[in-house]
Amino acid sequence: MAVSLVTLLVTLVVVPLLAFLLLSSARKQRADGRRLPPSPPGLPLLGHLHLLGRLPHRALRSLAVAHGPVMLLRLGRVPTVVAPSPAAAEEAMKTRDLAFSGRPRLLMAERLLYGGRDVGFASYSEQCYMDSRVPKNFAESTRIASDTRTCVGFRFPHPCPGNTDGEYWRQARRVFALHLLAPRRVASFRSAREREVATLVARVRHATAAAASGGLSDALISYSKAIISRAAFGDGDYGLAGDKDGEKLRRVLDDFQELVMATPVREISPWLGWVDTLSGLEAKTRRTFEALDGLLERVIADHRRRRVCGRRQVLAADGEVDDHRDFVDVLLDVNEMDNESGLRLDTDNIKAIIMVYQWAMAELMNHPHSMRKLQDAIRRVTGAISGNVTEDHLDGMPYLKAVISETMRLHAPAALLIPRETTEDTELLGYHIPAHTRVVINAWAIGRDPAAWEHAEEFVPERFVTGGGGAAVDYYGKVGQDFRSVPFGAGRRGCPGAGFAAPVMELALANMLYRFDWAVAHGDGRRQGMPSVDMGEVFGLSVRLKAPFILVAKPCRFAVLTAKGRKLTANPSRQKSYRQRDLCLGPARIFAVSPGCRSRQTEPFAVSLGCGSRQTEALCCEPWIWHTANEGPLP
Ligand code: HEM
Repeated sequence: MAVSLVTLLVTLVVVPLLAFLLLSSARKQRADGRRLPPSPPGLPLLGHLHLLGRLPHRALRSLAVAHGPVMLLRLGRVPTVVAPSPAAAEEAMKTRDLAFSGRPRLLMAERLLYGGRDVGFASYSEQCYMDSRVPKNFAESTRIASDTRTCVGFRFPHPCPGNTDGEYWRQARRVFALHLLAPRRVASFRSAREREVATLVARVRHATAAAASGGLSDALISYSKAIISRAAFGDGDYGLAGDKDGEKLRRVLDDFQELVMATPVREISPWLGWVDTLSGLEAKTRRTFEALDGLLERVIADHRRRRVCGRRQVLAADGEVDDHRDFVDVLLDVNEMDNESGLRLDTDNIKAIIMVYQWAMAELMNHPHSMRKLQDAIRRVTGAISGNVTEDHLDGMPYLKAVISETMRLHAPAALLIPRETTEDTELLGYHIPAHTRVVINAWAIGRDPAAWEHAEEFVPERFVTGGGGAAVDYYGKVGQDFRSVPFGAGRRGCPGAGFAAPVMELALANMLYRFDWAVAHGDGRRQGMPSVDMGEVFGLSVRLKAPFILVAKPCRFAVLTAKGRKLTANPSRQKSYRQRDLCLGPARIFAVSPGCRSRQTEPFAVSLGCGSRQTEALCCEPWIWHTANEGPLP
């Protein structure tokens, strides 16, 4: 009895105490006399994992308030430095970019992404596979991922000749930048984007007509997925076997997103690896890998078949021949490498775009003044004749860009970016950071740093518009220059897809606000005085809204105002179908009023006739005449 009591005492008190003291002394430890960043007390085995809670980006910010602008944490076995301020981010991603440009080996990423063969997770400085092992199936991918002697690198687009010091990543990144995401190629997907946004509008209209107000989220997912998969895979209608409405694929993609950043117990303590089998993580990982692998196989086989049959060529707007190739075509051109490509399904990018859209809508619903200002701007620039916002209109909408920039400042979709790893001994804000330390950049906290932003917690898009209504700060173009907001990261590992994502996000938001007015569906029991949309969060690879909000779309009615006696010139053939009225009614929202009503403006402009309601009231100013369509926006 006495022995077991002593054993118990030693187990419960002395061991944790010793471990605690060890960890505390590790805090003060100096590496070669150099100063390590401060670190809070941790626990044996877990280190500081338990401090992260369910919303790590918030927990890390609170820890930073207590421990300073750089912290050293131990997440399980992994030493991790956290950079929560613009100054730390700038030093890590600009001044010492090279030293901070590694990516850690993440077990799940390696297993799901063909041994980690993806640009985003590629090692920067490690060797490529010496034995050219390319996993052919899940079992092999798992074996390679867990072989700690193998340095998991890449051999795309050329087989790696040996120790090439990040050669794979460099090559793959070059292909991304030059061939896949170059401005010319992004522009070549314009018609696909505009086609998809028209489908999105039609789906939302249909959902509204059918009083199915919850369809927005589904429609948005289809929209982003369609654009990215059109660009990546072309026009083929790819899906999983027996999955007519795409539901199965959606679930697999969700699982993929959740799994790729999961930390299996095996990664923290290899001897507890069996817990992953018992918890079902193992089986889920296998299922997800196999489903996506099968899909990719089909896509690549299809493209190879098409290449044999000859390539389609179309004439681009500038008169040059556009070969209309998608990402797979380009990759196959760069290297005839079929399923050994570094191609990934880009589910994280799809999600990021949707997240920005949803956060923007949530913020706009909670800030009706900004919503109205943005709608006015969009409708003024687009007018009633176009029927749709096209990419030509976007340049004239600085406030739209400002709203998206402000949304990403407050809600960086990848709140902690993609983890990095130091490639050599280095420094951060005067602290020593040893080689192979994991680096977490808290983009969420940086965007809300009160030292960098006035009213940092508030949604104020105006801060991104220069000169009182002039041009918007060229935010996407500034990636890597302004470290007060870093939703796309920066430096050599920064996101090369910002230019691709920008028109996708802008076009969707602009069209949704042009064509519809929005209201939050009631009945959710929210008390008066509370924001319309609950901004609670759930953490994942991207931070999303905790409570999905349901919006009701009310299609807008437009009238076109022309100077008295003048005919509409924009679309004369349609003139006959408009009912011409000479009405003067009460106040309505009028766009382009200045100099508008009083001056003799001859250009038609859009007026919303009380979106969604029949009590149409519109201000009629002499000498204007109403031309109204009976319903819906003018074609
Ligand atoms: C709103 C949309 C998007 C957001 C917020 C976003 C964000 C990010 C972030 C935070 C990183 C890590 C940056 C770093 O470590 O400094 C990243 C990397 C990356 N992104 Fe994006 N991204 C988006 C869309 C896209 C799109 C549409 C593509 C491609 C079609 C793309 C391709 C990539 C690639 C290839 C990397 C890895 C770069 C490397 O490690 O060298 N992203 N993205």
